Amino acid sequence: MSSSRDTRILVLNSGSSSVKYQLLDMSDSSRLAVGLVERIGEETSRLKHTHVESDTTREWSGPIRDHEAALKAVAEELAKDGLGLDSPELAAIGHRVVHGGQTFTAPTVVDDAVLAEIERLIPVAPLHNPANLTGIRTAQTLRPDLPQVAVFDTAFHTTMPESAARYAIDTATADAHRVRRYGFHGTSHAYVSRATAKLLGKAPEDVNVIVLHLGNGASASAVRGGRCVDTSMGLTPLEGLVMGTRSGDLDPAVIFHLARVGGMSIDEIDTLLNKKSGLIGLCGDNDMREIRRRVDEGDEEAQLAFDIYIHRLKKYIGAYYAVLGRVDAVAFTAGVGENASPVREAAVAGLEELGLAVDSELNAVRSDRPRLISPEYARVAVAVIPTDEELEIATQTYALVGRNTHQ
Ligand SMILES: Nc1ncnc2c1ncn2[C@@H]1O[C@H](COP(=O)(O)OP(=O)(O)O)[C@@H](O)[C@H]1O
Ligand SMILES: CC(=O)OP(=O)(O)O
Ligand SMILES: [Mg+2]
Repeated sequence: MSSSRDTRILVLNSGSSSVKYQLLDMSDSSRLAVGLVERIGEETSRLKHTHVESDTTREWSGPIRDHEAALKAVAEELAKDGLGLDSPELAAIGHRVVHGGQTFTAPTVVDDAVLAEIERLIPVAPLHNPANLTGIRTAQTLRPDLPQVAVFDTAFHTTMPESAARYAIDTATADAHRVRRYGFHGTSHAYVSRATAKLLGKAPEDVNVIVLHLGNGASASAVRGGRCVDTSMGLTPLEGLVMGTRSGDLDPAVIFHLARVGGMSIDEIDTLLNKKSGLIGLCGDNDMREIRRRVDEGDEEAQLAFDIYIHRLKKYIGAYYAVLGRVDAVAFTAGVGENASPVREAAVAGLEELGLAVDSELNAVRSDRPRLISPEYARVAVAVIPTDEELEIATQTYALVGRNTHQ
């Protein structure tokens, strides 16, 4: 493993209640340490840290108050392995930032103006941007001399045509409040669409891919020749697919109805749609493993939640098929997409006329490698592509700062 000077990048992926992190050596893109802090703000927060070279994992549980405390705990774990943030080999810290609006179309070195813009966008990413900001500010206090690079979920989607990005509402009102479709999970959609082309042995410019990023948050995208032409999330990460706790698409009049007839406040409806809807709202569970277990036991509530999830997914596959005209591959990724074979099978079932099919033996294989699950005869490839947002963030961060430090 190489350890030449300043080739290391620390990546922080701060979610609403978690921080995923990786320390990578970009001379060979190898991982030095990986970890996760979960349930931040609860009494039973959990930290899991792995030092790759020695293959040792430490786990710790107890209260971690907020994202600042979480990041400090991560810094301590890294220091125990001789990989502390004071290391001269660290070239930069790369941060996932969920909402970059229309301002940020590429990775950006953070300064005060960038921080102010990320803060201004909090109302359109209330679950995510505050955590991303705390991550950046804490990293700045730990290493004020290092470049902090923001890599935006929205950046990959800025190529969407206006016909896909605009809502059909009054243009002046939309422009005044910057109401348009931005899309999210872009780092994953970019990485997975490229990895799909690679699996097919083709250049990204030559393939059209439908990417289905199915994690706790979930989104679909239509990628033509390496550029995003449509995606299911909109102004905020609420639109589109059924998610763990978010409703995805609904008639906007549901909101007026709940306010006028149901007597709910806007904040209550916001919480309802973002945190108490989707799978958890439909059946009380947001983890697909638990839902499948219940379905296998004949639980009707879990079965209906699963069916609604699949129905929505199938509608987006059909919609993006029509948007793209020609589809070379459908790629499943993220926690559900990579692991839940029944979701993949059900989403593609009945789409043989579109050239889509899943081979049940290939679909049952468990692996952390990119793979095809469609039968040989199928016209459209169906693939499972493990996403790697952290590697993609590290690559983009290193490309930006490496240019300055390695001339
Ligand atoms: N073996 C599995 N089978 C089915 N679903 C799984 C499995 N492992 C993880 N998941 C699903 O993946 C989700 C988390 O996905 P992930 O991409 O890590 O989400 P996020 O980044 O939004 O936290 C879990 O909520 C769970 O539903
Ligand atoms: C944007 C978004 O939904 O992110 P996550 O899936 O990490 O919640
Ligand atoms: Mg995720």
